[in-house]
Amino acid sequence: MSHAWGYGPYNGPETWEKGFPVANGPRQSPINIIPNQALYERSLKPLKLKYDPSNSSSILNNGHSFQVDYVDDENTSTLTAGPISGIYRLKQFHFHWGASDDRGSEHTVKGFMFPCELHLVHWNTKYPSFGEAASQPDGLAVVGVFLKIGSANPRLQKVLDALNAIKSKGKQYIFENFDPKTLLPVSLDYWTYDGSLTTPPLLESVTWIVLKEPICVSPAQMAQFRSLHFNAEGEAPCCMVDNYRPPQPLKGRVVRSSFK
Ligand SMILES: NS(=O)(=O)c1c(F)c(F)c(S(=O)(=O)CCO)c(N[C@H](c2ccccc2)[C@@H](O)c2ccccc2)c1F
Ligand SMILES: [Zn+2]
Repeated sequence: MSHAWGYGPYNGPETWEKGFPVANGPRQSPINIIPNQALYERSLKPLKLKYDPSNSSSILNNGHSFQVDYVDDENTSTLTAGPISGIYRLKQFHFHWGASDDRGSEHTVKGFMFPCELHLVHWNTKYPSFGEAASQPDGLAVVGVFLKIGSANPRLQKVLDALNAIKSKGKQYIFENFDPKTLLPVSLDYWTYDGSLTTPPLLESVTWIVLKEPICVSPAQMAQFRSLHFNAEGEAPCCMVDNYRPPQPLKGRVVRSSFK
């Protein structure tokens, strides 16, 4: 069976279990975060994010989202401390968003859905490669940042201005000297839990680190996300929207918080 998974009525999240049985596994993502049920842990360290803008290489429409890829041959763009041990390297970041401002994020907070969510994907350098790490229970660490509707975000605009060049699936464009740190909120307070990729192959290899403080995005900027297409050039145009998986069962997992 071709793994042409997607977010439509015939290939969306409810169908993924056919090709990827782990979809019903014990540590699936995303989840609904209930702040007053999270366990504050004094031992959780502050996140240490050290990014080198010269590691950014390109921006790609992969038919599910768009991603900004980073050169990850050295420990120059890394995530350390926080809930993890060792050094994790930044591989790429991407977003999830809705067709309207009332939906789009993957994680929810007390059932509230944000219009967009940023994911920065890092892999554990104790493994020889990203691909190897992706299949290990402690292989990946993804930092999630919520976007809420507000004033236009000038730091986000540099990413959005590149979208005109990658409208269709498979289109890629040079995207250099971008510092993802500029997309982070002031506070790095976070919730953390053991989860999975939120797209096939849904591997249960992700330590999720979801920041409490959202960043801003304007309605006009949200429209720029929605100008992308799921389809390749020449195919019937299909706006890239609602590319999010809904929250999955907690199955006994505990969400910990780095803040009171
Ligand atoms: N929300 S999430 O963080 O789980 C997630 C996504 F939701 C997501 F849409 C992507 S994606 O690459 O944009 C399209 C699907 O591959 C990736 N991309 C993965 C990837 C990350 C880095 C480098 C290549 C690919 C994902 O495609 C992946 C991870 C591990 C093994 C195979 C594929 C991803 F990790
Ligand atoms: Zn994601």
